[in-house]
Amino acid sequence: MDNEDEDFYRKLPKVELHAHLNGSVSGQTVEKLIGRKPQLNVEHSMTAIGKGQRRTLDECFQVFKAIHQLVDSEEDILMVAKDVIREFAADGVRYLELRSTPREEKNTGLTKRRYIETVITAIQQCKNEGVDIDVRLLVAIDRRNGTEVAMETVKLAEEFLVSSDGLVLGLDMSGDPKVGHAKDLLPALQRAKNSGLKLSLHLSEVPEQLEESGILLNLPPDRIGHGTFLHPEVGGSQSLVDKVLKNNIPLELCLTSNIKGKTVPCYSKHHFKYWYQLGHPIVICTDDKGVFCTDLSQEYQLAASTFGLSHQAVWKLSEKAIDCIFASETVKKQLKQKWTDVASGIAVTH
Ligand SMILES: CC(C)=CCNc1ncnc2c1ncn2[C@@H]1O[C@H](COP(=O)(O)O)[C@@H](O)[C@H]1O
Repeated sequence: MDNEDEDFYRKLPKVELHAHLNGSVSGQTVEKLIGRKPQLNVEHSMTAIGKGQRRTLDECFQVFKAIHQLVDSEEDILMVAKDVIREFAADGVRYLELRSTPREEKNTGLTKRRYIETVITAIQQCKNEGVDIDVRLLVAIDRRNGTEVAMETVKLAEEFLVSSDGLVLGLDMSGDPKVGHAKDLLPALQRAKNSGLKLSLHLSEVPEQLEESGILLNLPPDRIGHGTFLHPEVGGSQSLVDKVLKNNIPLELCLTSNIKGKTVPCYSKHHFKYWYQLGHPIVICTDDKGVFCTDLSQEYQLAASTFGLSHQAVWKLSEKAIDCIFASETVKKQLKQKWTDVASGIAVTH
């Protein structure tokens, strides 16, 4: 990327809708965490997948185990969440929906409720410090943990939906796609939907999920994470695609994550192309910017260089992402105004 190009992508106002908190921890923050817990013997190579490296999904999920060991107290979560928010802001992200799985840690006394409260405190502190970014939270269900935990998580999320002054907006379903079946989580997801929580579901991240995706799309979710294997060209089906189109469900697309996790063979084969050509709502996201050593500016630039998008087309893409956020119409309006204000300062006509 030349300097001028880099400047454009950095200044481009961006919306990030698919960022797992503990996957977004940067190298610098990991350094601080390792300093706090040297006895764990965690090394940098265990928390990130560097340039040119690729791992299987199983290996990728091992990385989260190492990070979770490092982040196990309120103090850690507060630091991690504030660092992640500041880094996204420095990358030009103006609206961020973070997602995170509430964890209980017996040895530090951390509870799931305190976990969520601490992330909310981090969001509020960043706001009070004037960090230029609007941050919201999606409470995540790890599919590994089954029916009961999912229901418990939904109940907790419902409480925060009411009490967090609009900061908690919805629910994410994520975790190793090869573990568990989303059928078991349906009652919890249905309940979440009925109580007004927005749903972003990881769907068809691996090829073997045709049946599961069909069931989940009947809910329907408000957004789809990845959706890598939905379309017929990669073993999905037209009926899955039709469900997505009929309900106009936006897709959160994470290019580098899919390449490094080996679910997509190379950037040019990324399903971005399929959905972009259909004119369907898609949002470029990072997934786990720390683990995959990327940022949102870089992801936009990669999509543009791979698929031949002009600056004007990139601008349109980032602006259209505003329509996919879970916050209110008023917030959307404010963001659109922000985009208009920034447009006059950078070389783009639209
Ligand atoms: C391994 C790989 C290729 C990752 C990219 N795709 C992903 N697919 C499903 N769940 C994920 C992914 N990345 C992160 N997560 C979820 O986010 C968690 C980490 O963030 P947190 O603790 O919820 O704050 C992981 O334990 C996992 O449950």
